[in-house]
Amino acid sequence: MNKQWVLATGNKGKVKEMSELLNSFSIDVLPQSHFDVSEVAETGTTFVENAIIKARHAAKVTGLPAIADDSGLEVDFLSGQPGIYSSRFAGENATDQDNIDLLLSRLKGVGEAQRNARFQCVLVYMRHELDPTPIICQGTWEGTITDKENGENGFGYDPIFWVESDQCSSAQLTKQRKSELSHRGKALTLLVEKLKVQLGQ
Ligand SMILES: O=P(O)(O)OP(=O)(O)OP(=O)(O)OC[C@H]1O[C@@H](n2cnc3c(O)ncnc32)[C@H](O)[C@@H]1O
Ligand SMILES: [Mg+2]
Repeated sequence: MNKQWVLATGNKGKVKEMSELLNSFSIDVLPQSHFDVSEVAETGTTFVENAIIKARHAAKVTGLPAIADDSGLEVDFLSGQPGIYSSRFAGENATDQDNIDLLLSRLKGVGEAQRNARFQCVLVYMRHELDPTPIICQGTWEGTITDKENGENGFGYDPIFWVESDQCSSAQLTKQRKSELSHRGKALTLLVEKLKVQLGQ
């Protein structure tokens, strides 16, 4: 049987974006739902802390190595909000749509030149729950916030994140193109390189 790792996220969009690259190792990287890992409170004040909290929790529950993603959207006009609170911007049980609606309302009337934003992604790999040297990789993606939603792909804030290079929203990119450009794609490429070294591949 192949070795198993746990992907410490409850977000199906992240699982889709991360599975392919991670499964290029001879290891089965399975989402935490496969092991009945519950959600854990994200009590950190940085993406790094929250990613460690999630990876540690999943490693503890499963006894397996774990990879976690903590990510979010920083909007300059809002002094970096929603940041680490991106998934709960409109409240603890907010849907992606609730968060988009709130963000658009906060930016109502704000001109294009002031709508700069970036996605941040921190990935953490822990060999076990007490791993004192987790691997930490980061990626960012610059864009602007539109005033209307466009596209059906992706998740979260993708329909309102304008990608200048491709003249479309992030939700109008294919999965492959989003991975080439995105915060998560960049962090994942770095992580895979480091894991290859660690695994001697
Ligand atoms: O904590 P887990 O279980 O991984 O799932 P989550 O959705 O709660 O994930 P985060 O706590 O890291 O919150 C990140 C939020 O930032 C947003 N986000 C992150 N990456 C994104 C992307 O590629 N496209 C659109 N929105 C994204 C989206 O709203 C996410 O819910
Ligand atoms: Mg979360």
